[in-house]
Amino acid sequence: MVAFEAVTKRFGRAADEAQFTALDGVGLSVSRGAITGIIGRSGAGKSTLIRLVNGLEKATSGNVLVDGVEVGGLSETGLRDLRRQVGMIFQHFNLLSSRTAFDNVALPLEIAGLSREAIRQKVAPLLDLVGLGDKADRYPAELSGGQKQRVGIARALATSPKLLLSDEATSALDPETTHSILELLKRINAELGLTVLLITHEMEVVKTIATDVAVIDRGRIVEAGRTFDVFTLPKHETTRALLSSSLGVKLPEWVRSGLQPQPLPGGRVMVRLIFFGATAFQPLTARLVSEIGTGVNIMAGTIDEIAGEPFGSLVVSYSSDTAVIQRAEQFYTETGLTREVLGYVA
Ligand SMILES: Nc1ncnc2c1ncn2[C@@H]1O[C@H](COP(=O)(O)OP(=O)(O)OP(=O)(O)O)[C@@H](O)[C@H]1O
Repeated sequence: MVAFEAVTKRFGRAADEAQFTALDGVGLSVSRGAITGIIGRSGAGKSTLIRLVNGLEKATSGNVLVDGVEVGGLSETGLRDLRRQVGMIFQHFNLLSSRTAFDNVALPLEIAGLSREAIRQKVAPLLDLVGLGDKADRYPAELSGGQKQRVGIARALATSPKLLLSDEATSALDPETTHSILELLKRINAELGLTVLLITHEMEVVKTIATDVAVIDRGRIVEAGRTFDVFTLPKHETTRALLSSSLGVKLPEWVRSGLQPQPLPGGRVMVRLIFFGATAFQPLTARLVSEIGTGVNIMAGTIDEIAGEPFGSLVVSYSSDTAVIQRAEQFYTETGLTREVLGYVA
């Protein structure tokens, strides 16, 4: 649906030494019908990336394709057509305060030249869809943050787009409202078959709704794939750092700071056990303890859900004695339990 091919974006004049590279050779493909999350820290290049999709920014080099059409090569008319097919929602909603909820949703249809009657027929069901059928005549100032975002979503859907871009759409909302907006986006994706591309700095958002994820760091995509795969076995340091606070696998600082890359004589190994699929429902921890003996310490743990799939993570430590490690490894092989050695401690 959307493809980024070796996309680089620099700000500033080419001759200028102070030119800044916001995106550096980005390659990424967004599948039709998926909810894809792009996550990264502040300044990583997320907004720039998403703004290239509807032509608000132009790539310095490389191609951005929407449904096979190169956005950078579009004329003004072409861009106007594209923006009808690509809806967008924003962190601060961007509603017109002088217009009611109804008239905000109607705006893109007025611009497209629809009759008042055609607009009414389109807007009323959209307000129902987002749960605001009874708030049509309210002004933004009379609506809560969550309700304003619902108006924003209805407005983005007014032109029946095939792609919805979400720019930190829940970042200004409390956790409960965030959850209800994410549920709404999930429903729209399922019922309307709309492809969703969202950018966020919140792992929780990606974890809740994104089927696919790309992690961006200093203008580069450092990791991408199915959310479940990337989050259960993150490969890149940035992904791990972003995940550590979200998935409850953050090690206490006194443990983390003492971790060594090699075993220490008479010391212990620190291992993260990952439970998913068949292993999520088996009493494997008890079996591990009986395999290795009572010297197993539980350091941190969580049971969670990623993109609708159960996922558990347990950080344990036990003796780094060769015989003990061999017994543990054999146990992991037999049970199919995924484990990751975090390091060694004294
Ligand atoms: N018009 C511009 N001119 C110069 N530099 C820019 C411009 N727009 C963005 N940048 C720079 O590009 C980098 C990426 O910005 P971008 O807004 O894409 O990041 P982001 O990941 O969305 O961050 P945030 O979450 O804080 O919005 C930043 O260092 C920013 O200062």
